[in-house]
Amino acid sequence: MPSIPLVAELGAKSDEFQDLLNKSKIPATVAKKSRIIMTPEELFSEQDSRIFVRCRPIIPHDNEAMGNKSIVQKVPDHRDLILMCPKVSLSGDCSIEPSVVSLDGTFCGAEDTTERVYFESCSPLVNFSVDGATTCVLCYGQTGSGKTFTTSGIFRFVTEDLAPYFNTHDIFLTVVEIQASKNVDLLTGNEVQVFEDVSGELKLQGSEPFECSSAEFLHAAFEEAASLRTTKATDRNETSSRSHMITRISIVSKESRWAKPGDFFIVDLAGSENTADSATHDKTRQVETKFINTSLMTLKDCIRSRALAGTSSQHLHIPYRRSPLTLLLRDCFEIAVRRPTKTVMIACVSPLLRDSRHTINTLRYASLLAVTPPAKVIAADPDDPNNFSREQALDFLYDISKKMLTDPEAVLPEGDGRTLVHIPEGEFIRRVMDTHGTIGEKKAKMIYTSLWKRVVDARTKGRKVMTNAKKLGKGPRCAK
Ligand SMILES: Nc1ncnc2c1ncn2[C@@H]1O[C@H](COP(=O)(O)OP(=O)(O)OP(=O)(O)O)[C@@H](O)[C@H]1O
Repeated sequence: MPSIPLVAELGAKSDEFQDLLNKSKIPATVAKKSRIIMTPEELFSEQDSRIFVRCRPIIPHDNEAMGNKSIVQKVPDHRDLILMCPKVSLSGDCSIEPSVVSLDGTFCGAEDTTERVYFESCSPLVNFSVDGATTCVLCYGQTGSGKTFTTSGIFRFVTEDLAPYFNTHDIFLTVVEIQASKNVDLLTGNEVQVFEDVSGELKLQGSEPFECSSAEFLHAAFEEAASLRTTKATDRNETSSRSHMITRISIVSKESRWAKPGDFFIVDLAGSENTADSATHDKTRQVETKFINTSLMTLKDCIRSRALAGTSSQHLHIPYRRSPLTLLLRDCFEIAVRRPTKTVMIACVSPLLRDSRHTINTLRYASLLAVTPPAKVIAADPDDPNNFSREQALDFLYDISKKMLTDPEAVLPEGDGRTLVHIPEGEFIRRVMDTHGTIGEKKAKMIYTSLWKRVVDARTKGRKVMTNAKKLGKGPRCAK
């Protein structure tokens, strides 16, 4: 990644640089280095993560001449970005040096609409999620660079593509805002705690997934939630989002109701601001900025460790438990996951010369994802009660009760192993005692303990399998 002049130099020579930039052309030798765009089908055939850049057009709020050229350019129908980088020589001469930044796709200006961004970067993710994968679109970038504009547009196209599935699938929406002080479910207003339960399942306590009966309903619910998000004016954006917004669409097949749902995450990250941007903010705002930058740093650490873990034989810790943001997205960072994962990072950047530093930092951050190898899918453990079919779960109950539970369906009236594991202890004991007169509280508790022993054993075994997969640095390729 090229280095660029200091902020003071950029400011002092801004007119000279802009003049040079407006006159500059992409040299044929540089243009030749940019590779042809990939088709949506090619995107995820060999890699699970893809990285794109979207450079917004100049907008009136920028107070810039609308005809000014952008520092981010591309060769039409080519994927790599051409960065028109400002340079100052030791003798003080200014120049614009074009360089190629390797990416999976570049979108520039008003001509590259959100529809195009969606189609060329993340449209295949919808079908992956319908088939049970975890997919994620993350928008990262400087405040005012177009993250909210892009995520809300993408959400609209995802909803349209999901429309045919409302007959065959139950579709749920969860929208969580992660703020400095708390996490809030934007659909219910409840405070949300994010944690992993003893079985290793991710929990969003306080959050209520919202069942949506149609694409229109899904879109309206998202719009309503997004309108409640915390925004404040910053120097760079009148309505800057001062929180991360994680939208999860869970897609559950109606035919196999108890199969694990597919999840489509759309993440609008809070805008990164540097110290200069927030210098005029009050103390609360500075705390907020610190929180945002720290959580973005954790996200960066997770992305970096994930990339390194995939290419080295060393065991690397991926610190996703350090922040609710990364904990919620943990499947995207695990080197070995239980179901296929696909991630798209859209780095949003500004076209302005004065934002060159931010733009380079955003590109550096985003390019960490570019080396990510495919995650390895760990086959579901057949001994883990979480993975039992309904029949297996009923037989299991009968066995662990030493054949005392003659009517296991009374304890598990519907659902499979996963449902069984998630019956709270008090409820489990009540169901056993109410339906089996011969079983007292002590015995009912023993049955519950036996059930959980199997869950904990499976979890310990699962951890060992994951650690070995990471150590080996090889394993089965992602199926989808
Ligand atoms: N591709 C685009 N085309 C036209 N206008 C855009 C585009 N991208 C962003 N904008 C405009 O730029 C402004 C800032 O965009 P947006 O609020 O999406 O930025 P952001 O990155 O989410 O900022 P923050 O991090 O501060 O929330 C908005 O007025 C938005 O309409």
